[in-house]
Amino acid sequence: MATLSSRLPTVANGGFRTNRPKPKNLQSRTSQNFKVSKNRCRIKCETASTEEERRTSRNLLDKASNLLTNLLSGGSIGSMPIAEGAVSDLFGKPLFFSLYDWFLEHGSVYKLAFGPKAFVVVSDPIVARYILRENAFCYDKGVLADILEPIMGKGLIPADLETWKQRRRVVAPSFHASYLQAMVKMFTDCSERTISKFEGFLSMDSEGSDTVELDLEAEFSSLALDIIGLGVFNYDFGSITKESPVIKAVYGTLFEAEHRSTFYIPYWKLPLSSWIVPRQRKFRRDLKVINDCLDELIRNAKETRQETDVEKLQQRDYLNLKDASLLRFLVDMRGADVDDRQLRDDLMTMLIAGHETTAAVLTWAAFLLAQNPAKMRKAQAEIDSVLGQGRTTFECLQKLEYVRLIIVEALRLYPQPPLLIRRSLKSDVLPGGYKGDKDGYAIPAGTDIFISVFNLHRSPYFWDRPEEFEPERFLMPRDSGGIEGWTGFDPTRSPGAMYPNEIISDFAFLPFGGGPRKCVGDQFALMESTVALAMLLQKFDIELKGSPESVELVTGATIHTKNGLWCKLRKRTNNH
Ligand code: HEM
Repeated sequence: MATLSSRLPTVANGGFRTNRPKPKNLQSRTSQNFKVSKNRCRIKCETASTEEERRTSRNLLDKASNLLTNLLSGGSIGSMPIAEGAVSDLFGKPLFFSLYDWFLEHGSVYKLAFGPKAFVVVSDPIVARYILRENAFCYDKGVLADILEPIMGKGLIPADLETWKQRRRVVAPSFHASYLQAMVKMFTDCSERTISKFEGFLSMDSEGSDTVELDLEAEFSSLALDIIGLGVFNYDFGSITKESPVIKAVYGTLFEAEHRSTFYIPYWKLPLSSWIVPRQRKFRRDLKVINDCLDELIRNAKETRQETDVEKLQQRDYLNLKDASLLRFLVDMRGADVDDRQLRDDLMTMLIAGHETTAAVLTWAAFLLAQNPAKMRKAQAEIDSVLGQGRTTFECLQKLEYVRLIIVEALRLYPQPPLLIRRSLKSDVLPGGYKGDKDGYAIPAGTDIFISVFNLHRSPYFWDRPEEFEPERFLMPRDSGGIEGWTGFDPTRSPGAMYPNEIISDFAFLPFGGGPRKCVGDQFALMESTVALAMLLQKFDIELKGSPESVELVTGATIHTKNGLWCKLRKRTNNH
């Protein structure tokens, strides 16, 4: 029998499979699952070999937890497989690793018994598409909204559907082409500031090269904070070079958001906790510092408001505006009518959503490149030919195709966030998905769902060599049956085609989510990361300080390192 790999046409160089097996192929596909990819065998075997161990070590806590879960969720959800033994397996490694093992073991839709709660874990593109796009308004952000509401209020991410519908209509038009053009100039200025800082620390090593050793993750975090501050409310944190009470408060708040997202008991909702518990008190103080700062910025923006309509606003000469921020646009568009509280929530949401995600994608791109020097040189050759020693511009981003695809491939391997969280507002029936369970799975109202983007992006059923770093998988001749609809980067003609996205991959690749609640800052983020990476590689080679294995992963809202990404940057001498 032909293996799945040989039956499906794939794009050149081990890329994304464009023709998926249809549900009617279920029988043959299921029987082939085990040999779908030799690469996967290692993981599959690991799962199989630990299976016995896991069974015997399953402890009372797990049994009690599973019993409780099943009771509370009204017995098993139809015929949905259940990942048992969850509680003990979850200790000691990031959640999404366990979810991946269970995906291989139980299939692409399964129920996770997790303490007194049950979660449905989805790793299937059809089911993901259904939840995110086709029936999007039957789901809200569930646990995520519980965690983020005290920080972001009714900002776009945690917002209930009614608020979201109004605010998305207002916020989305602010990411227009002239704004993005001005942002590229700002990304370049901020990246230059970072590069100059690195150059200031250079010293000669024993091989006679100019090098500097630093934690790139921390540096990317500062860079992303400066960029998001300027882009969203024209406030220069200057965190690359200094510390301030506002920066400390922002980091404190981000840290708390992160902590809450790894905690499944909403401790912050306990009565009086924000007055008694020290970390809660600190959080309240930090939030006040940021809110005061935002209120001041909003007040200033309102005082200098110019009344204009949206189209006129979008045609302004953003490149020469002193303040081209989203806040400026939002206030000018709505002026005095805009509710301060809502505006503050929106700004806070974008500050948090746009900071850590971008810092994380740059961190993992650097990590992957440091282990693949040939790919780093390929990117540098592109940068040298496009930029020479010059600065990045909006126009040249189009030509930095390989650098962009490095970012995209880093987002495939390390999606930020690795899980999308939803809760069903009504009872629903999830479609059968590619696995082809004809009737699908009925779920009751209030079901919590994790869409595992990590599993989708590393699925052996949809990617060749899913674990390998291959930006080339997206680089296919446009006329040779590559990804349908992928026309390369042309922001004026087709803004959505800046990167291979969820539409082109039919929800197997979700770097920025999908459906109505897709990331509103996707273009901003991709351009920002491309500029920052291009400018770093223009000047430096990246080497890891230790072995790749010594870089431990941890997750909160995003995937990051446990102790920083310590690298040696070597000044390039061959970049003519
Ligand atoms: C590499 C960087 C980024 C990644 C990977 C990323 C990823 C995502 C994803 C996956 C979602 C969907 C969440 C869900 O469906 O639950 C999302 C939503 C969102 N993102 Fe991003 N994001 C990035 C950068 C940004 C930036 C720079 C901004 C703002 C300037 C931003 C603002 C938002 C907002 C406001 C939402 C909520 C949209 C809504 O519900 O309508 N993101 N992001």
